[in-house]
Amino acid sequence: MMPSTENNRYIVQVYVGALSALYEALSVEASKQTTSEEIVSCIVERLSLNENASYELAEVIGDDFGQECKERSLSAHESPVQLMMLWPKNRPDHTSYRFYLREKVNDYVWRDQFVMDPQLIKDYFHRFLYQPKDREYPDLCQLPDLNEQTLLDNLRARFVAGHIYTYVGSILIALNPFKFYPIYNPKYVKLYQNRRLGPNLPPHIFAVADTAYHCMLKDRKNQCIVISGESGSGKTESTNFLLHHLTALSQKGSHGSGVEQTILSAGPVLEAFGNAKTAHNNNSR
Ligand SMILES: Nc1ncnc2c1ncn2[C@@H]1O[C@H](COP(=O)(O)OP(=O)(O)OP(=O)(O)O)[C@@H](O)[C@H]1O
Repeated sequence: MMPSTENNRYIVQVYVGALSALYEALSVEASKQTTSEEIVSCIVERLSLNENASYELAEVIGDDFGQECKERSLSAHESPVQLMMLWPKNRPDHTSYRFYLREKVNDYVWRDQFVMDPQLIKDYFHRFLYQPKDREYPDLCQLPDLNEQTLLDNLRARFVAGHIYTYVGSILIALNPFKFYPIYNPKYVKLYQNRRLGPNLPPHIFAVADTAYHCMLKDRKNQCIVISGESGSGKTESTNFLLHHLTALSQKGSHGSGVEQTILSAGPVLEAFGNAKTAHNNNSR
C-alpha cells in the first residue's frame, strides 16, 4: 500500500495482465469505502479492456521467489483499502501482498494473461519503466501517480536538490530560490542554444527562449511567451533571463550584446514610473 495521499485517499496497486509479469502495477486512488467492483471497472475503463468479459480482483500472498502461496478472490463489495490495512507492515519472511486483476472464466477458472492493446502496453512501458527511480521527475507529465500531493512532493524534492525549473509538457515551472544559482553564464547559454539538435537537457528558462526563437525562424511567425505568477515569484527575473538568451541567440554567440543592454536598460526607466513595494517584493513592477 502506498501512503495515503490526502484525507482518507489511498493508492491501491493492482497487477494487471501482461504487465504483472514485469512486476509493474497500476495505481488507483481509492478510499476505505471504494469497493473492489469499483476498482475493477475503473481499470477496465482506463485500459479499454473487453467490457463483455468479467473481471475480478484477487489478493495474492507470495514469497520472495515469485512463487504464489495463497490467493483469494475478492467479492464485489469488499474494500481493497480496508484489506490492505490488515496486511502486516513488517514482513521479516519477505512475503508480498498484492492485488491482481483477473479475467473470470467461471467460478473456478480465471485467466491472468488476457489480451491488452499492444500500444497501451508500449505507452505504459515508456511512462513507467523508463523512469528514473528516485522519484524526481523533470517533467510532471511523467509522474506515474499524478495528483496534487505527488506534484508538490516532486517540485519540493527538485527544489531541495537545487533544481528550480520543472516542465509540465511544454510549460516551465520556475520556483524562486531567492538566491543566485550559477546557471545563467555563457556556458549555459551555449548549452541551450539549438538544443533540439542536442541531447535532452534539464529544464531551464533558456530552453523556453530557444524554443520560441527557433519556432519563430521555422514558422516565420511572432511568438509569445506568457509569464505568470504572484508578486515576487520571479517574473521580471525570468523575463531578463529570456531576453538574455534571445539576444545571445540573435547575436549568434556574442553575449551581452548592445540590443540586450538597450532592452534591459528600459527596465529602470519603467520602474521609475511604476515601481512599488508589495508584501512579497520590495521591487515590484
Ligand atoms: N531565478 C532566480 N534566481 C535567483 N533569484 C531570483 C530568481 N527569480 C527571482 N529572484 C529573486 O526574487 C526577487 C523578486 O523577483 P521579481 O522581481 O522577478 O518578481 P516579480 O514576479 O516580477 O514580482 P512583481 O510581480 O511584484 O513585480 C528578485 O529581486 C530576486 O532577488
